[in-house]
This record gives sequence, C-alpha cells and structure tokens, in this order.
Amino acid sequence: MKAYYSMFVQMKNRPCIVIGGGKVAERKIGRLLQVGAHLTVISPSITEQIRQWVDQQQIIWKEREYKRGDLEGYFLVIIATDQAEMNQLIYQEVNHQYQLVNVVDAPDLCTFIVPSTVTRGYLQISISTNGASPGLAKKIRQEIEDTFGEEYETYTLFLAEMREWILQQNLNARTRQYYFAKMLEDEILTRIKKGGKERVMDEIKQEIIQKRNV
Ligand SMILES: C[C@@]1(CC(=O)O)C2=NC(=C\c3[nH]c(c(CCC(=O)O)c3CC(=O)O)Cc3[nH]c(c(CC(=O)O)c3CCC(=O)O)/C=C3\N/C(=C\2)[C@@H](CCC(=O)O)[C@]3(C)CC(=O)O)/[C@H]1CCC(=O)O
Ligand SMILES: NC(=O)c1ccc[n+]([C@@H]2O[C@H](COP(=O)([O-])OP(=O)(O)OC[C@H]3O[C@@H](n4cnc5c(N)ncnc54)[C@H](O)[C@@H]3O)[C@@H](O)[C@H]2O)c1
Repeated sequence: MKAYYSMFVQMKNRPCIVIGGGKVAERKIGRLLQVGAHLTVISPSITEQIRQWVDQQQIIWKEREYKRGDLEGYFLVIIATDQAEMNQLIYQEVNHQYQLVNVVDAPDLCTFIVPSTVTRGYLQISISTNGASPGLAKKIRQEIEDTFGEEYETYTLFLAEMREWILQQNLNARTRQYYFAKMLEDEILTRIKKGGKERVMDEIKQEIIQKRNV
C-alpha cells in the first residue's frame, strides 16, 4: 500500500507556479496564499476568484498557454490543466533535483499531495487518505470542524502565550509540567469561553506568582 510522509513546509515567499486556472487550481492557490507563498499562474482563462487575486496583486497571471521553460526557478509546481496529455507533457519538464510537483489528475506522478485541512489559530489538523478517497478526507474535515470549533482559535493563542510566559518564569521542571498539563484541562477552555482569554491568563499567572512566593 502506498503511503506519503506528512510534513509542514514553510512556504513564506517561496516561488510557486500553477499551470491552469480552473476550480482545482483555485483551491490550491487559495491555500498557498494563506501561507504567504509567491504565486504565478499560467492559463488562458481563470476563475472569478483567481481574477480577484490578480486584481488585488496577490498573484501574477500570465494569460496564455503553457510553454517550455515556464517551470524554471520555481520551488513548487502545480500542474492543473484539464488536458491529461498536456499535464503529462508539462510534468516531463520538472527538475526533480529542486522542485516539488503536484499533478492534479495523476496521483502517481505527485511528489506531494495536498491534504484536507482544518485551521483554528495555531492548531492545524490535516487529513489524507493517501489519494484513496479525497471525498472522504473532505467529509472527515467537516466532522473535525464541528468538534474543534472557533473557540480553539483563542485557546491556541492562549496556550502559546501562557507557554512562553511560563518558560520565562524560572520554575522547576515539575511545576512547569504541572501548569502545562493544567492548561490542557477542559475546564480551562470553558473558563476562557465564559470570561475571556485575558482574564484566565491573569488568574493563572497570579496563581503561579503567589505559589512561587510561599
Ligand atoms: C483534500 C483535497 C485538498 C485540496 O485539493 O485542497 C484534495 N482533493 C479535494 C477534493 C476532491 N477531489 C476530488 C473530489 C471529487 C470526489 C472524488 O473523486 O473523491 C473532491 C471532493 C469535492 O470536490 O467535493 C477529485 C479528485 N481528486 C484527485 C483526483 C485525481 C485522481 O484521483 O486520479 C480526483 C478525480 C478527478 C476526476 O474525477 O477525474 C486527486 C487528489 N486530490 C487530493 C486532495 C489529493 C489526495 C488527498 C487525499 O489524501 O485523499 C490528490 C491525490 C492530489 C492533490 O490534489 O493533491 C480536496 C478537499 C478539500 C476540502 O474541501 O477539504
Ligand atoms: N486533485 C484534485 O483535487 C482534483 C479534483 C477534481 C478534479 N481534478 C482534475 O483536475 C483537472 C482540472 O479540473 P478543473 O475543475 O480545475 O478544470 P477546469 O476546466 O475548471 O480548468 C482547467 C484550466 O486549465 C486551463 N488550461 C487548459 N489548457 C491549458 C494549457 N495548455 N496551459 C495552461 N492552462 C491550460 C484552462 O484555461 C482552465 O483554466 C480535471 O481534469 C480533473 O481530472 C483534480
């Protein structure tokens, strides 16, 4: 059974190219924009949404068909035309020494595939079926979105800020571990929902400071 290695890649300012400007290209571009990638799209036609990104100067659009040499210099390549043969031809020009490639209609050619993702603040949950059923990945994504609601945005911010603060407090390892564990108790999320993040942060900080001083 084939299996892919999962990893989270830093894409900020990385040059990426997408060949084709249809619905599938739009979905891939949207996710890459969210993580700060630099995008160029080559396609004679583009969707309404892609046109908006072009108008807002969020991406570069070359309004034409693919031609030889277009892939040169890009870290990440997405081949997303609706012409299977054309996609295969473009694929031949990938330089595997430095380029990662996704061919949207040919999973076996992909050096990476894109998972379905739930993002809540710092929390990112990615779901893949290794290409077996993208529809299932999407369905599970929707179920996870219901379980981990928008409150996790605030909660992960809270956890990150508290963790940093605790690490600066010169506590012994046991006390530190105690508070890291405490912040993961369900009760904390409930308190944040009720009283707000700042208030719960203040309360826990006070508790730690007071205990340290006895
Ligand atoms: C997760 C998601 C991420 C994204 O694209 O952002 C994604 N596909 C999504 C949706 C989706 N894709 C398809 C349908 C129709 C139902 C169905 O066919 O099941 C739906 C559902 C819908 O659109 O509602 C059709 C389809 N997909 C691929 C092929 C080609 C083939 O299999 O040969 C065909 C057949 C085309 C045809 O009919 O010919 C291939 C791939 N699609 C992948 C990712 C990779 C494997 C992911 C995994 O590990 O499972 C992989 C291998 C390559 C890649 O694209 O990276 C995104 C959900 C986002 C979300 O909403 O959460
Ligand atoms: N991986 C996935 O998630 C997934 C999901 C659904 C479908 N697909 C596959 O993806 C393919 C694309 O689907 P779509 O819905 O985006 O199609 P689409 O028809 O909406 O878009 C195709 C785009 O490719 C462009 N194009 C065609 N020939 C080109 C060329 N020579 N150079 C540059 N651009 C060219 C067109 O102008 C158009 O913008 C389909 O053939 C399908 O097999 C993949």
